[in-house]
Amino acid sequence: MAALTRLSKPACSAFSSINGIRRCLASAIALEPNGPSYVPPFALSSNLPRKDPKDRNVQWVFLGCPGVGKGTYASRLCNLLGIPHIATGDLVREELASSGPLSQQLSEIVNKGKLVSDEIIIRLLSKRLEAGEAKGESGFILDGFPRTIKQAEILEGVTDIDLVVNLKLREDILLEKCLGRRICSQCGGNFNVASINVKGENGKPGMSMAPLLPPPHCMSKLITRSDDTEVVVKERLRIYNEKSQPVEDFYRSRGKLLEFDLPGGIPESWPKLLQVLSLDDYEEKQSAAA
Ligand SMILES: Nc1ncnc2c1ncn2[C@@H]1O[C@H](COP(=O)(O)OP(=O)(O)O)[C@@H](O)[C@H]1O
Repeated sequence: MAALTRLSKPACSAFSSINGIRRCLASAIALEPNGPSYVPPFALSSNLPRKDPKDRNVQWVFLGCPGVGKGTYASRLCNLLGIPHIATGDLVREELASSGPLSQQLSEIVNKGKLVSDEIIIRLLSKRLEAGEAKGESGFILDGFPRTIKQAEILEGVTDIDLVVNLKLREDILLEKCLGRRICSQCGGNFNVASINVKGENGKPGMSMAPLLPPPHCMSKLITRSDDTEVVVKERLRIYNEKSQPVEDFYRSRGKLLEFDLPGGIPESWPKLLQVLSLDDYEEKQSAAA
């Protein structure tokens, strides 16, 4: 078994660039001799300076339970800020669809609602960062990573994450939202057919969310993710509470966590999120410049 090694920050003081992060992530994995060829061996002695956050694009993380809308809000923010949205769930699904060597192993894990090993997920992320670097990408929002304390420690060792946004919703709504998720098999668009209408309870307010319906030409091409069944979603929620909730505490104790209780669907939540991120002005300026 490949073992993960903890990187020390001074050893990786190079991590202002995507390339630096990618190389250090790669080197965080002690590879077996026959490990995947795309993870290069890397000398940790690189000495590029760490960039001040104001001189580079943002490096943010989105946390939250399955179904909370991490992908939706992270991808909207990435469009607004002109940075890549890197979702490890998408990387896993791409690998699954590729019928490559990992595909069978991944499908068994994902379809049971379990987490892929830290080694595999870091290899996939490292490969994605390498491809982004070749295209000149800088900054990112990571969605679905880190999901374990080990992943968080490795990421913290190789780069400065500026902000971690923790999206929150009631668990009964999360289940409904996951079961309502649909993807257009042709254009890849994400939709949701669930119409949420829950009453307030125990002092918590009720909540309504309109479905996010596809345009008519996507309607007949909708598919459901194989891991969005009730049994698997419940297992994913259980695993989130066990393995990923400690990641919230990890960032909370470092003063990086921004808690965001979604007040409703996209029309209510998006403006509020921009406001708490002090980006409401930014969106107006962007639209005016367009
Ligand atoms: N950081 C990660 N660590 C381990 N497994 C991951 C990670 N990111 C994604 N996965 C795997 O991919 C699946 C789908 O991820 P994602 O699309 O983020 O789902 P979710 O809707 O549960 O947030 C997860 O259930 C898990 O098996």
